[in-house]
Amino acid sequence: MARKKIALIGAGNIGGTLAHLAALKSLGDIVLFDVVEGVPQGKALDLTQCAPVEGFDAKIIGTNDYADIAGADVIIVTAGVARKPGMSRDDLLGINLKVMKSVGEGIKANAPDAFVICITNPLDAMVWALREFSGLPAEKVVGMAGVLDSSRFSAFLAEEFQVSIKDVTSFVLGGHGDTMVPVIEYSTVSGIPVPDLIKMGRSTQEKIDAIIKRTRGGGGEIVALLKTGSAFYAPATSAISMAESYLYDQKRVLPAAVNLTGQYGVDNLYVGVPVVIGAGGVEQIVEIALSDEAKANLDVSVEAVKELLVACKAIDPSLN
Ligand SMILES: NC(=O)c1ccc[n+]([C@@H]2O[C@H](COP(=O)([O-])OP(=O)(O)OC[C@H]3O[C@@H](n4cnc5c(N)ncnc54)[C@H](O)[C@@H]3O)[C@@H](O)[C@H]2O)c1
Ligand SMILES: O=C(O)C[C@H](O)C(=O)O
Repeated sequence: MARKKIALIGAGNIGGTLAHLAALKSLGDIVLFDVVEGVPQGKALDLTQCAPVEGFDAKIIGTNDYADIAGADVIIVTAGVARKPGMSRDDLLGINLKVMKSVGEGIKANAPDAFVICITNPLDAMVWALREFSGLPAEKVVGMAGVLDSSRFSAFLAEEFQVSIKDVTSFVLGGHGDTMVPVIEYSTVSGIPVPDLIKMGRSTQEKIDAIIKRTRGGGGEIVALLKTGSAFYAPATSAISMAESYLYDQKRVLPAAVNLTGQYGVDNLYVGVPVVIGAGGVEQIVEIALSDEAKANLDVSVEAVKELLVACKAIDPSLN
């Protein structure tokens, strides 16, 4: 069987880490695309020289030509600009919207059958715009944020409860911004929901509230420390888990930004919710019952995403 083909649009911090992970996991041959000449080629050469040590057969090329992504099975998009301290993700909207236009057109012309995972920020608006510009079916275009936000939430919960990360599950829903919604009712240690753990005296509401706040600001915390860019290891790992679920038809239930068509009372908007990812792309959108508080928080998050789409349409009238 021929190897799968993974195209990475954007060969920066996340793009390079994605390529490394995809090679180590032998997901397929890898094409690193970037507009900057030399960078994708240099990273591809460096990664190729990992092969003798690691023993992977994947072919890795760097390119500035969209023709090289032809036939890609999975495309992961990180093209654009990352924020610096003092900026919000939304400050990136104008510049990254233009990038999504060129990326969407490149995908449409060269790899219209791919499963596309967008990472570029502000995530919910950029994945919506990418789908519009690419014209691909909505079930084949998803945004990565929920896996990362939930992973951060789980890591903080494992630390608080002093338990193995393997026994912690959590869900963060909504837009990938300060209004994201960590849902404690569906966050568990070995199946025991966090509210029950509080009742059992294993933590306090105040401590969990602080963890929720830290999760919401998780990206900003890293931006403030790095100073020159944003998180890239955990974002790359998160996107690779989504790619694997598609490539291996794992049908994992993962939080992802998908186009809602009435679910959660939301229509024609990309927002983070639990979905099943398998060989068909987004195969199911899972509607979980939410407490009144979580639903109200999700509504606030949805409104924030709607405002971003208004801004996108004002910048690029072709999106109306
Ligand atoms: N969704 C998430 O959870 C999440 C997490 C982390 C970062 N991000 C976002 O991902 C994006 C990438 O982050 P990064 O750390 O890799 O940034 P980076 O600056 O290291 O890499 C971005 C790359 O995109 C390239 N690029 C710019 N315009 C392009 C175009 N038109 N076509 C192709 N490539 C182009 C740049 O040359 C650069 O190499 C940022 O927008 C960041 O905010 C999102
Ligand atoms: O915070 C950022 O700007 C990058 C990303 O969205 C993150 O959450 O790490």
